[in-house]
Amino acid sequence: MAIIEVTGLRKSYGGRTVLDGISLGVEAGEVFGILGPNGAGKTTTVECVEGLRRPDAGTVSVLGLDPHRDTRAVREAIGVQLQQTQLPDNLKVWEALDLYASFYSRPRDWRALMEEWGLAELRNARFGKLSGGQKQRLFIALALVGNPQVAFLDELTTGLDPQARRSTWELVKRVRDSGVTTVLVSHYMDEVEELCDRVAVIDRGTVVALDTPAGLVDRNAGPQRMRFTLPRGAADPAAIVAAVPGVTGVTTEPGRDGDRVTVTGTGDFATAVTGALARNHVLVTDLRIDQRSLEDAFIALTGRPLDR
Ligand SMILES: Nc1ncnc2c1ncn2[C@@H]1O[C@H](COP(=O)(O)OP(=O)(O)OP(=O)(O)O)[C@@H](O)[C@H]1O
Repeated sequence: MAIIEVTGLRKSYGGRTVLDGISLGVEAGEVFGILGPNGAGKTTTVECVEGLRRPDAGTVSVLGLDPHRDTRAVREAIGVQLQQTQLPDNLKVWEALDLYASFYSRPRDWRALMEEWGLAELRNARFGKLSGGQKQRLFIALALVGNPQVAFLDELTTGLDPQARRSTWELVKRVRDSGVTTVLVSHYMDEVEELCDRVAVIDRGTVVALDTPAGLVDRNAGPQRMRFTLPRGAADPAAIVAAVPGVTGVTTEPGRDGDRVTVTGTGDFATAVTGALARNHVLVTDLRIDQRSLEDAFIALTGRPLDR
């Protein structure tokens, strides 16, 4: 069931188009990623869904509600991660939870939430004294304190060190496992690959692809490749390799230590090629399978790397 439906969202600022017809749907229970470079329109999209910005055109439905008409009901049903600057440094952890719980009509017991998210020993710590990872833990707890059906997490791990990023990923998995649908805005490929069930790739205000991370790689990152070297004097196995199901191309060119063979294909062709070579007693060296990544898919979709 789609929990969020966005159709033809448009938004301009001062004549500059920022959202150019965004459409996407988020299914109940999934972690839905919104991936794109800085300025692509990710936050604007999410804030239109949250009811914080009004689109110039298009429709948004959250649990069947219109975030602008049914503002109160939508606010009750969603949890939004705050940005760093939105909490005063001298606020204590328990005070923040107590305050945010008071915004909702059916909040969760924030004391239980504090235990659950490992914040109990920090209850009297002031926000400004928390580490980056602890702040993110508090932000996630605050996003959940209203007992939402959907949580929005925007650039959750930006600025965290690698270890804190990984611990934060575990927290996102816990949110998902608790049954809360999660919309995760990110410009990190590895994060999206690790956490998201499906991803909308946004570039210059449009959705250029929407798929599972594996599907994005499969359909956009170009053919899979395996390469190996034949010992000098060995017969060319091109005919054997070309007959393997899934193989789409075989090229052979001379290399320093013998002929270099490159095989392209789809699915599990590499295992089948290895098996066919072994059955035909063809010995090869230097066998490599090129891993295609979400980065390759992103470049193919947008014409440039994510960090440019
Ligand atoms: N209130 C505003 N007034 C004018 N321009 C805006 C406003 N809000 C956003 N923009 C512009 O719209 C574009 C998209 O911004 P948005 O924050 O949605 O991008 P983003 O993909 O979330 O990027 P980032 O990762 O940098 O947050 C940017 O060029 C931004 O400068």
